[in-house]
Amino acid sequence: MSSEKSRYYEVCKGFNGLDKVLLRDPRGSSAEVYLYGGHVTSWKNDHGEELLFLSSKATFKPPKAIRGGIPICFPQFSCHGNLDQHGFARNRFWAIDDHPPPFPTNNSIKAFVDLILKPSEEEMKIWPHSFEFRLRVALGPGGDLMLTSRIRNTNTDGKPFSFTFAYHTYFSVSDICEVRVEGLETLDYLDNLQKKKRFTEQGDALTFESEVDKMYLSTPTKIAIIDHEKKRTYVLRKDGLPDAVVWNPWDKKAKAMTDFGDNEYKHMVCVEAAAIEKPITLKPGEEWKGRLELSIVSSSYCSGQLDPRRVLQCS
Ligand SMILES: O=P(O)(O)OC[C@H]1O[C@@H](O)[C@H](O)[C@@H](O)[C@@H]1O
Repeated sequence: MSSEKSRYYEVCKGFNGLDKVLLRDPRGSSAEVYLYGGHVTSWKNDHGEELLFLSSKATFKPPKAIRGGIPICFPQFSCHGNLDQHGFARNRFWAIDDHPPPFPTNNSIKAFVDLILKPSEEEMKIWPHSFEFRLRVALGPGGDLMLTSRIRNTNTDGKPFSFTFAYHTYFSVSDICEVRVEGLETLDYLDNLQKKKRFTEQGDALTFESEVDKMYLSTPTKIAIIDHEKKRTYVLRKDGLPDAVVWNPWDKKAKAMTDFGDNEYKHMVCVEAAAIEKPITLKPGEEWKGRLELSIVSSSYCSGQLDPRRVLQCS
């Protein structure tokens, strides 16, 4: 690694001796990525405030996925297939990719890491396809967190493969009852709590007063999560990821999860940029790209006074 690069990037030991990469942007923001799962576990702004939720009970013990941060769901989202829930990428060891294929250059991005996952014989038994999954995690100007996945079919038997995918992002919020999600209103969704029945979202914006597990279809490229109490708005921008899952387990499911605190559901919301309804199919040699960009805008909005267009139009 060049000394220039090492100013922004360091590999060190995390929980249970697992390797993690620390990214530091010269302007003060930072992120942590575990090689286990290719899993972003921390994203901090330039004031050192944590923006992602990570459970205090997360185990960091393979083969269990880390509870919180940004698990990668691949090659299967949830139980839409024969694999274990959310596929295997989130509980495999990824490697640092020192020579990734060219990436569009952006000179203002200093802190980034490239990871790669290739199937071992073990994965080939459960999902008989050869692939290269490259993940770039980068901190942009202004502290934005950017994840780019490039998945290539490297099958030599001429066979295509199909997959579903999600960046299962856990956002840290002050109080779930004070949170609104904007950008999904009036859209169709499949409700996981009602056997994936299709509904159309009503109302202005999504608020939370009980368990939510919905998969919104054909969503816009921009979604906002407004935390009134913190006066903070997360803006998600996505590309190649038409669907969006919104999940909060609420009290009963929280208690049933061994790696999640009983009351932690109050302080998180998952809004997951995804490709689920129409699986992605790649022929040998083809590559798919899915990109997520997370940024923060501070908002001085009070409940009831919010003009969603102002949030969604801010750049
Ligand atoms: O406990 P897991 O496997 O991490 O999944 C958590 C949740 O992930 C969400 O994406 C799903 O929509 C939920 O149905 C699921 O409960």
